[in-house]
Amino acid sequence: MLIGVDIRSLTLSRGERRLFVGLTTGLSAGEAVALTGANGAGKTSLLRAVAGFIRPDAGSVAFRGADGEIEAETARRAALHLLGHHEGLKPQRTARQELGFQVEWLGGSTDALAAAVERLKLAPLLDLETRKLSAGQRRRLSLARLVAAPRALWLLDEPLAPLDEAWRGVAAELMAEHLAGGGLILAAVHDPLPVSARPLDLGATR
Ligand SMILES: Nc1ncnc2c1ncn2[C@@H]1O[C@H](COP(=O)(O)OP(=O)(O)OP(=O)(O)O)[C@@H](O)[C@H]1O
Repeated sequence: MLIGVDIRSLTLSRGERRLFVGLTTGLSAGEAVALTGANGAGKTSLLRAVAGFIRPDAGSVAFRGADGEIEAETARRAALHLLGHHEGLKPQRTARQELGFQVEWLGGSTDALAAAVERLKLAPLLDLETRKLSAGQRRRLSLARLVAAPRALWLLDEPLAPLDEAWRGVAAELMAEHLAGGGLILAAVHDPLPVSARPLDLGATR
């Protein structure tokens, strides 16, 4: 069980551009951190570095379990969800196929999948190809994966952006429940997170 993430002296570049230098921070079970900063400050890049998709120039990301450090590859494979702008949905698959595939791949149960479909009210959308879903519907499909295959660390990139007010309320409930159960949330945001969160400002556009 993942109980902490430690970001130590992290320096990150994209292309020729240095995004930040020597960033040290962390988060623990039950805690949310809200990453803020101007467009291009590096919020998405930091989430992707924690998820292991971008190699930092220097520094490290370490994952803590109750019995000590968890190997990064193991933690990334089994203990985190990354919910990003593009949702990672295959356009020609139906919502049912996509959700079923993802939940099986992530190791979720059939019961948890049914509960997630109910919670996100996805039943009327299940036979539509994901390319035909609206942005908010696509985000609900992605949120269902978080419910159906529970993982401790949620890396969320502007999680509320495409959602209307009612669905923002549901997303807020999901986040609050996740934190109450010992989950961790690192979220890139332009608007405030709907749960209590420690702010981390990556700064202005450079
Ligand atoms: N694949 C890439 N190759 C080169 N540069 C990239 C790549 N992806 C992102 N960048 C650059 O890295 C910088 C940081 O981008 P990033 O998406 O992390 O910012 P952000 O803080 O999430 O911005 P926003 O608020 O607009 O979502 C930007 O200048 C962007 O152009």
